[in-house]
Amino acid sequence: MSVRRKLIAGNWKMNGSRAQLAELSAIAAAAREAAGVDVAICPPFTLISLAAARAGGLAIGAQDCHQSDSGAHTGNVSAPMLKEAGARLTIVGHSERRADQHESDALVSAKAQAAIRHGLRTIVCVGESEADRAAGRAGKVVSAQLSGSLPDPEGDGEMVVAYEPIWAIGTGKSATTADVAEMHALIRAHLIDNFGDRGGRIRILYGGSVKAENAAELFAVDNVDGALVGGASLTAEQFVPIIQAAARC
Ligand SMILES: O=C(CO)COP(=O)(O)O
Repeated sequence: MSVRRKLIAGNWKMNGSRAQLAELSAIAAAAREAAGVDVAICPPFTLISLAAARAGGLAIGAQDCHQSDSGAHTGNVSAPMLKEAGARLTIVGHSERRADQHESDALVSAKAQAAIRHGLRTIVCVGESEADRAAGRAGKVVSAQLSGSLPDPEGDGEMVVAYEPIWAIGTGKSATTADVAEMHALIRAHLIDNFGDRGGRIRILYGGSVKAENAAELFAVDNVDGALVGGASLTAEQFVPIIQAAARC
């Protein structure tokens, strides 16, 4: 039994609507039953306060935050704004933002630092592309992302790392347990080297085509402390069995 509680976080990406918030009550009920598991849902910004109002103990989070608290940054949302809306966590550095918004490691680190400073649980994402893996440089790429993207974890908010191989996201092609074990061990070693004992307590999530069918085998892998779930977090029917699999670990 790991010293680290499992964390199951749903990333709705640019999906969801007011109507879809109806899914939250069954997800929250499953979260209350899963005593040893932390459960969160990260809907789009527009739904955060509505989701928080009906979360029933479920943690609601964002998918990004700006590195500044306020200012002339049209279209952006800051960590204090997220908190005021009812968010308790945020994702930063998702590969879709690194690609679509050209986010660098340094920017991701600054965003993570801002979120942690404001007491948000902060999930920092890393992961290699298919070409990186084919060329045998997956470990190198992820190590460089960790070195560049992780902030000083001191602060009121908890830092969490999510390993999401880009080729496994939304493809139905999850990484093998052997690949996950190897990469999570590498990430753990990096965390201990950089943050000492504290690095042993930082949770490492796996993300990329996690579903009811593969959740239990992924959660049994050393240093897999939960999951960041995309498509399968959109409905209670698909998300609840993942929460239940984590509770059985
Ligand atoms: O990107 C992801 C979560 O952040 C994973 O998405 P899928 O679970 O849809 O593959």
